[in-house]
Amino acid sequence: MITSVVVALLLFIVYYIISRKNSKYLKNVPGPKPIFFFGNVLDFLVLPSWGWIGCLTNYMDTYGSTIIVHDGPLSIGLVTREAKLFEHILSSYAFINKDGPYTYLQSWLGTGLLTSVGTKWKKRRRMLTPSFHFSILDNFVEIFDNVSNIFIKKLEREIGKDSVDISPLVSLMTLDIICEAAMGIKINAQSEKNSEYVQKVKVMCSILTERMISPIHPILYPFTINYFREKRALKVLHAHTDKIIETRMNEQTDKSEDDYTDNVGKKQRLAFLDLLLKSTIDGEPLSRLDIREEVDTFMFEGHDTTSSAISFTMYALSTHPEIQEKLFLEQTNIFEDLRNAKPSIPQLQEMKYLELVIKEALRLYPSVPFNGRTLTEDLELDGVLYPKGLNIMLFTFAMHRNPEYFPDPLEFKPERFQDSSRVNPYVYVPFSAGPRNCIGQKFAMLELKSTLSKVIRTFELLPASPVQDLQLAPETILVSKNGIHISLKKRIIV
Ligand code: HEM
Repeated sequence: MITSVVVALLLFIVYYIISRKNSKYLKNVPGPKPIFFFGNVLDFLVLPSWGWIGCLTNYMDTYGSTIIVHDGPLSIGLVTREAKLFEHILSSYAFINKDGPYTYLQSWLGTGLLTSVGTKWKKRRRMLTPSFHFSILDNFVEIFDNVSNIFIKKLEREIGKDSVDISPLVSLMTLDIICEAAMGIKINAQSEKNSEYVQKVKVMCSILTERMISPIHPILYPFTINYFREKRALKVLHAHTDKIIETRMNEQTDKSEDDYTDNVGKKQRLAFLDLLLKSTIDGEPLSRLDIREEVDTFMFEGHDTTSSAISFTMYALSTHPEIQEKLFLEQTNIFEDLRNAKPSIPQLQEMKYLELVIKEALRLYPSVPFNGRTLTEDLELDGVLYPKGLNIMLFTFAMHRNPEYFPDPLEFKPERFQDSSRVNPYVYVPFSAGPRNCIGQKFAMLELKSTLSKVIRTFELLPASPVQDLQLAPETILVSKNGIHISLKKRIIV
């Protein structure tokens, strides 16, 4: 009893101090009125996750484009859809730190590129940047092609149905792609339903999502069932990556540079893992743990993001037959054999209209709907002092639908990206911007173009019957809680 009273008193004192500090600094920033202790959390708790975007958008329409939300008894966050704040934060090396939900990723990804901060992040970023050069990405186009052939076969089985949820099929395809690109091995997620590794990747992603939207304070996490599920999943995931690293290390010590050329003089494909094994930081090779952090980071960051982008692009196309026809025409201008073509990098770069379509899909449905930052120093902007330690949510989803920046924001118009000089790089931010932007964006664009090119050459995409209204939810990535349904018709090629 006495302990409970002491704990409650301590909590109250901390609450009081934090509230005083926040009200001193942020008193001029508007936002919904918090309820004692619960802040604004109750507004979210009564809603399913697909109601949250609407709730935040309502707040912003009511109070302003930059607002304070009390997301718990002791914590507040700034949420913004204002270009000025986006630019100020994303362009600066002073504001590259992340906290909050990013810490949930560390049990799996350690402090790899996505989650690291300070000097470690800078050194890793410098080391990894060359791995995403076009000359290296050439290694991966064959993977995109081979893996998407299986995907197409799976879709062919769905032809003629009124409604198909494409998101699980796309997700298995992108998992196959990233696994082969990152680790150099095939996990056959699309064909082997019972792969333990695939199942555990899915378990981890769902636990991360649940933690992000859970009202339970992180301190209490070790007392939840998910904590134990996570432990079991991580055992499998880490053992899998460790084993592959070990095998690749042993193979590499037996190989010379020439061994990477096969007997017809063609260079063998290198995975990101092979590049990491050859990399050094300050003249020292990376440890196994360092390598595992980065391989696991690519696995996490490189599969759900591309899956969301491909699925939403297909959905948007299903309701825009005229845009599909323009896309198909572009394909006929690039390829003679539309059925069997294997796109090369130059051919993928020729797909200019497809690029506009993908950009527009990523505007309306950004795979990463929020970008988080934690201020490591005070920031003063337009007379407001944002204090050190403040968590800031750059609300990309709302920014991309702000009519001030994108007229008729709900219309799907790829042509708005025709003149790239008119697009502000801090307003259109699907891959974030500035020093901490997405390192994998060129890889992602090539993957999206390669797979979507094949889809367009094989099918006509139609709306599902009945037509589906998406239930968009900002989980670790943007998802639709009721799936992403379309209908498929075989494309007649004359
Ligand atoms: C359509 C696909 C993709 C989208 C929309 C996307 C978007 C993003 C965004 C918005 C960020 C910043 C996240 C933040 O600061 O919280 C990011 C970071 C990152 N992305 Fe991507 N991404 C995509 C695909 C990929 C792929 C395929 C890879 C790897 C092969 C990748 C690797 C990374 C990494 C490692 C980071 C952390 C970079 C750093 O902090 O320096 N991403 N991505």
